[in-house]
Amino acid sequence: MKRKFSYSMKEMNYRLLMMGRPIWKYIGISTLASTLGALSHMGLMGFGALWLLAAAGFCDGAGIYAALTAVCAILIAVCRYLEGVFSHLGAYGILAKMRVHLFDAIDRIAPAYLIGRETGDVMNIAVSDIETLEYFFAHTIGPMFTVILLPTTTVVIAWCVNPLYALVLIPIYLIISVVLPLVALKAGRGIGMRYREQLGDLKSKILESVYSIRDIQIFGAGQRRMQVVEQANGKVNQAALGLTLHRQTIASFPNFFVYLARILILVCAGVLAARGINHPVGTIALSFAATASLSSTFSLTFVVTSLLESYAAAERIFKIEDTEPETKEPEHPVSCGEIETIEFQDVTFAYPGTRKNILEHFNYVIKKGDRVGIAGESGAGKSTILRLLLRFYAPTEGQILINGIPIEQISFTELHQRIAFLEQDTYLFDATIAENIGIAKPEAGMDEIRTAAKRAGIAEFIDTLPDGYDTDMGQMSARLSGGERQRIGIARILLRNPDVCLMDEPSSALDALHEKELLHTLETEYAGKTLLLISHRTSTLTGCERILNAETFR
Ligand SMILES: Nc1ncnc2c1ncn2[C@@H]1O[C@H](COP(=O)(O)OP(=O)(O)OP(=O)(O)O)[C@@H](O)[C@H]1O
Repeated sequence: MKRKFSYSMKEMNYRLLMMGRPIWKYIGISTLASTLGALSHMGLMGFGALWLLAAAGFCDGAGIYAALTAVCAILIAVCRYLEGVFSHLGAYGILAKMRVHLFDAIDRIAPAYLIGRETGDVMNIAVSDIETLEYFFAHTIGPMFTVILLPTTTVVIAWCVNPLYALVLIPIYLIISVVLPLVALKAGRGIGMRYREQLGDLKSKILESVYSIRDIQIFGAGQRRMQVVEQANGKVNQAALGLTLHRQTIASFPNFFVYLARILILVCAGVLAARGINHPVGTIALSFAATASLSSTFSLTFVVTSLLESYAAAERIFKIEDTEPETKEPEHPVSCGEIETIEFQDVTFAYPGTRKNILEHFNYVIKKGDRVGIAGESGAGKSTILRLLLRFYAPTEGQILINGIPIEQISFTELHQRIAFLEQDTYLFDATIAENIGIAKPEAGMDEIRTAAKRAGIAEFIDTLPDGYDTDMGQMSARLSGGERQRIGIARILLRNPDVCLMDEPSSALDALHEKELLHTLETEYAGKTLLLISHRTSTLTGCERILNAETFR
């Protein structure tokens, strides 16, 4: 089946080059060094041959040719060094920018984009695919120029020796430097893409296995998991084999033409000699120079195979960057002020790409201070209500009003300032406990953080740790109980002090005692505030004066 690509090669080249604008000067210097280095390589071979011929008495100027050969040798070393330094300086600089750019893009389209996607694959795009682009910026542009300059120079020299040589070399250069690379790129794009995709899949399977190692061990699923990883591994190997076969095929063709060129030069020399036209010196020098230029041009095939992976990586990155967010920041945001009312007005909603309505003409009003428990069967749409309120998605029909203002007119910043969200499990960053709580309010001082921790009932636990609030969560995170993590989440909310708090199964990881403590904290520390709480447990919903049953969603 013919593979469809989202971007043409022209579009990708243009876009990558435009992205590389800040490093054009580095690319320029490295390209200059690369071209000069390749020319010097040609010069070394050509002048070297002339030096030998002069030393053997076939021509004059042995001293000059020796000096030129030495200059070329020095230039090769200097140019290679400069090319390597500047191309990598530029490439690593632009990769760093691209990482930030991609994170911005993910931030813009998340969380809707991330719901239902394999985190491992997104991580792989953000880390590994971006690294693959290093090849495009560091090793592509220089060889492209070499491919234009070297054949032109060789053809000019050949023409000066005798036009017949030039006429023989031109088609060979066209085949090696234009036709073969283009055919190889076109034929290999699918192979490169398949390899990147399979590699991404394998990496995310490995990552997933590491994350879920506890469940794998508990359920004795190690063997099955190994099979899944092995299967993914097999697919990567198959894709890699395709890439290798493609690389070897396109590497052998130019080889053939390089030898053909050398033979044709000898044939031309023979034909010319038969007609009494002899250029022994020119012919030998040309033969050496042409071999050098052809081998530089020949390296283009390796550039092409590596480019296949770069294009595949770029396509995966561009797709993320070009994904339209489900909801957008309003152009002219309206401030809603403290949240007094939330109103679902005739709301109908189906997830993008699906036909099942999760909500159908749903009407509901929540007032300041209401404590609403959301109950109902699994999959009925309880979490969906919260996602709509957080504007992860927009209603398909109808609208959600906050203080009478359509929710899409309120900026994300204000919305997230006024509505907080606590999920089943609280994610802890690789930072200190203080920083983990302080994420809710970056300007908060230590006193505020301590107070929030105290109100959330986690202060005593923190005080038992040798490093207290400076304890690094990177090492500690897994050792914290579900209840302790949840309390850090609550401390974040209390620190932020939002008007409305949304909680999705906050007690699912807690035992009866800790659930009671959580409810007590909410009652005393979050009194008078609006609360929407999803739970399957009736005990968790006891403090809610209103119960919204998911059966009423449709
Ligand atoms: N991103 C999505 N794309 C498509 N369908 C989705 C998406 N997220 C959820 N769904 C589907 O929407 C329905 C409602 O999901 P939701 O998570 O709101 O249910 P829930 O009542 O909170 O379930 P639970 O109690 O099990 O958490 C389910 O059938 C679910 O499979």
